[in-house]
Amino acid sequence: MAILELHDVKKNFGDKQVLKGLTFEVPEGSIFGFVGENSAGKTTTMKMILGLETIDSGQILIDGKRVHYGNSLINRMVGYLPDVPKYYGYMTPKEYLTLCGQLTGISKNDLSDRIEKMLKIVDLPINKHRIHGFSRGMKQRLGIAQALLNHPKLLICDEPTSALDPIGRSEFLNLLTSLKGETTIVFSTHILTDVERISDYVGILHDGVLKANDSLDNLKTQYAKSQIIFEFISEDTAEKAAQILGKNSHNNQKQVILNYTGDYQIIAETVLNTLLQSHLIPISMNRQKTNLEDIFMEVTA
Ligand SMILES: Nc1ncnc2c1ncn2[C@@H]1O[C@H](COP(=O)(O)OP(=O)(O)OP(=O)(O)O)[C@@H](O)[C@H]1O
Repeated sequence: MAILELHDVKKNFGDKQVLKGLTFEVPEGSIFGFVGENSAGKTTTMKMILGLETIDSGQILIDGKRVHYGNSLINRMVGYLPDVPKYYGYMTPKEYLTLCGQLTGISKNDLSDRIEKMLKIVDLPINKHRIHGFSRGMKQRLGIAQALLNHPKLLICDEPTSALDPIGRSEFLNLLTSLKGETTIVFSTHILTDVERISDYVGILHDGVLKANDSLDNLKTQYAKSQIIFEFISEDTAEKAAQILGKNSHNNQKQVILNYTGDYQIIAETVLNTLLQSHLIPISMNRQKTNLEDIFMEVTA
């Protein structure tokens, strides 16, 4: 079942049409990576999901309930982590989360247990250290604890790893992955390898619409490059193979790259038979892999 649905959502700022009819669904329990170039409209979309931005036309539903601008009832189902969360630095994490819990109406009895559980999940110690001494990674983890305090069905993270170094980023992505089962996650980013690493589904926003929206595996199959790379024992063998395969030149050194159209299985069998008949045995043969960056470039070209 979809926890989040957008139906033909449109948004203008003045004359500029930012979203031209955005439609997609996010299945419950999944991690959805939301990508698009600068100014594509990712933050605007997230703010509309959070009820912090008006929708010109179309509908957004969370758990089947329609989002309206400023509707705090729906907001309670959603946790939000901005790219650089702001804190009262003089507070300890426990004091800060207590304040957040009180503001959102969590009962005093439940709050203490919930805070301890959340700090454990995000791997922050319960001690007297104040937030102003925290690294960016620690602040981001505290942001997750805050966003999850109220048991949200949906967690929205806007470029959550952009300010983190590679180690902080890796730890943070592990944390997001570990939240599977706890909530559904929608996160935006420019770091496509992050999306590849943790997302179940990917949406690519371009020119005001979602140009691609599927599981990463399906996108890779759909946008797979039709290329096979053969490697031979010597340059000489590679040169001979290139000639037999009807290619005038081979790739530098010992590789031959074959572009093909049609079914991989049939092409691969034919080419291998041709090479075998000439006693040209490749030492490796690889179907060219497609990564999210290739897909992104093709979709947004
Ligand atoms: N309140 C606003 N008033 C006018 N224009 C706005 C407003 N908010 C956003 N925009 C414009 O809408 C477009 C989309 O902005 P948005 O911040 O949603 O993009 P984004 O995909 O999140 O970009 P980035 O990756 O750079 O953060 C941009 O051209 C931006 O200037």
